Amino acid sequence: VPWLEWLDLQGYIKAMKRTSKELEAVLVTWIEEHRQKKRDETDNAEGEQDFMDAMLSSMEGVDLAGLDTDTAINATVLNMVAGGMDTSSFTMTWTLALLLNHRPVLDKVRRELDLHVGTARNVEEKDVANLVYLQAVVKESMRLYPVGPLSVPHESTADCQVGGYHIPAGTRLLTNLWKLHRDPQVWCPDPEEFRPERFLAGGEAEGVEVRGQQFGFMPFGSGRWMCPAVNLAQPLIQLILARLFHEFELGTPGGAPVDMGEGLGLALTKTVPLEVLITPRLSSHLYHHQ
Ligand code: HEM
Repeated sequence: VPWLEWLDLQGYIKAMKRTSKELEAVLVTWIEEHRQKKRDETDNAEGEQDFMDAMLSSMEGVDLAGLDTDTAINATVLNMVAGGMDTSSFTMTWTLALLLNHRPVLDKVRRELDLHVGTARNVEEKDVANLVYLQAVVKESMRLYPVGPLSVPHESTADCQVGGYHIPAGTRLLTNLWKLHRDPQVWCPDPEEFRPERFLAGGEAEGVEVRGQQFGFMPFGSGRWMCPAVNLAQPLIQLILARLFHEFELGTPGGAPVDMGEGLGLALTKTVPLEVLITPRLSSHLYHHQ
């Protein structure tokens, strides 16, 4: 009941304000810690630089037309954390869940890892380019479980026709990525099936990339407003998963299949949390990462 909104009967507005205050407190602490570190480092050698350090340096002396610099830095950092955390972790969770339910695919991922990396060292960033099967697995997982199933709202800038409908300029549009990714006209013959091979040479989706060039597959959106972090997220997720599959045997409690129920919301969550049993599969000295 919109005109009763101000009463906040369900307490949502109050909860949002509380969360916002808590977040701000964390961000203010971060920025202070980084400033302090910078002051300490002036005499010593420069330590490792992170995103906030880069923001602080690039904002130095910049005039933001009256906007407070700290507010701008905090908002940008918050945007990165909010945009990057659930998206990446949910994608990895869905991929892991899929592989636990598709053991032959997991075995094939392992064989590729053992072939290109062996078992005497850890996977490194440079290895990922050789892991074409794993790359296909991650794509196939993002096809079936795009973490932003409805992308984010966009507004049409001009009148247009979509699927026979007239869309006037200024219409708010949601693109149903989840449905596009399972469209039987595009993903023929088995749109619902988890089959990474379709992205490999000779498969029907050979050469289909995540950059939104083919409108049947756009887990990161498409066009100039697509996810700005696609170049970071894709290789990072591949590397983390490669390490996980390479270094650990994976199982589920009692060997039960993973429940693949999907929650409703802006981000595609699992309705039942994923429980995984892990045991090391390499020799013990390979687990002392820096
Ligand atoms: C699997 C990982 C990820 C997926 C699937 C994903 C997907 C998306 C999608 C679908 C959008 C909306 C694009 C549109 O407007 O059409 C988006 C926007 C965005 N993403 Fe990602 N993302 C991922 C990881 C990340 C990471 C790691 C970061 C940051 C480090 C990030 C930062 C952002 C930001 C800031 C926006 C909003 C851009 C704007 O101002 O319009 N994303 N992402």
